[in-house]
Amino acid sequence: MTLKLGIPSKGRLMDKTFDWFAARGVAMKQTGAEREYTGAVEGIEGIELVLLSASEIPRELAAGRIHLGVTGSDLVRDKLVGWDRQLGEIALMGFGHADLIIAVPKAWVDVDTLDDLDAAASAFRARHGFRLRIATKYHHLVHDFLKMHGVADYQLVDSQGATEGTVRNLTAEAVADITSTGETLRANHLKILSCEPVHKSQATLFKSRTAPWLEEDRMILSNLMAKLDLDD
Ligand SMILES: Nc1ncnc2c1ncn2[C@@H]1O[C@H](COP(=O)(O)OP(=O)(O)OP(=O)(O)O)[C@@H](O)[C@H]1O
Ligand SMILES: O=P(O)(O)OC[C@H]1O[C@H](OP(=O)(O)OP(=O)(O)O)[C@H](O)[C@@H]1O
Repeated sequence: MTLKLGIPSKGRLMDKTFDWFAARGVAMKQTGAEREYTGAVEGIEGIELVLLSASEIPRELAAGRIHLGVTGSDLVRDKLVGWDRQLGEIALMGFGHADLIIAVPKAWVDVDTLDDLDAAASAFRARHGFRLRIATKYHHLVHDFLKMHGVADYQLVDSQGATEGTVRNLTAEAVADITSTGETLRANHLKILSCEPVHKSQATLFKSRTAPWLEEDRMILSNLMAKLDLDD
């Protein structure tokens, strides 16, 4: 077994990844107990399944420790600066859709656009003596997006979960987070700024450009691509 394929070990992307491959004639199964992170691929020779956290797959691909990997396009773009030099996109998989957005309290009736946010941020700093706080785990994507749109007087504060709660808990004034149904934002009295999303994410099959692609690995990849009806 030589070609290593990293797939999410749990969470919302795992089952749909198994279904996506199965629908294309590549059956994957978790071997061992439910919490044992081992897996096998049937229907094609030479592939080793590596079950990993979705958020660690970008790093493993960039380090060349896995040849292929499935994860959210948001995680790759945020965790790898210059991601497309290190990874190639093989297929958008059509699930795991979510938008990375910026949201502010619904009660901020004068703040609807990025320009409004910029004005509110300057006013906030003048009034409070510190910069308006935006809670997020997507530091690179949000920083680049706000820079591109000329929003300056803010600071990012790290939130690795329950991000929408930071406003109520008074540890941030705004949030930048992933949303799909919008329920969590509504429940926390937040509204999305009316601008394009920072990123529209979906589960994606990536290829590492840095992994050791031996002749044998390339053969296995071509067999897999033929089976999946994809180009590499
Ligand atoms: N509410 C949502 N609806 C759809 N997709 C989402 C939602 N929240 C996050 N995602 C997507 O799911 C992916 C992350 O999956 P998940 O939340 O299962 O992993 P994780 O939190 O990184 O897992 P782990 O705890 O193993 O690191 C991201 O690409 C993200 O865009
Ligand atoms: O638009 P919605 O359908 O309401 O989904 C959005 C929520 O889903 C994700 O959180 P997750 O469930 O991964 O939990 P977390 O807060 O621990 O990250 C995301 O961070 C939002 O909080």
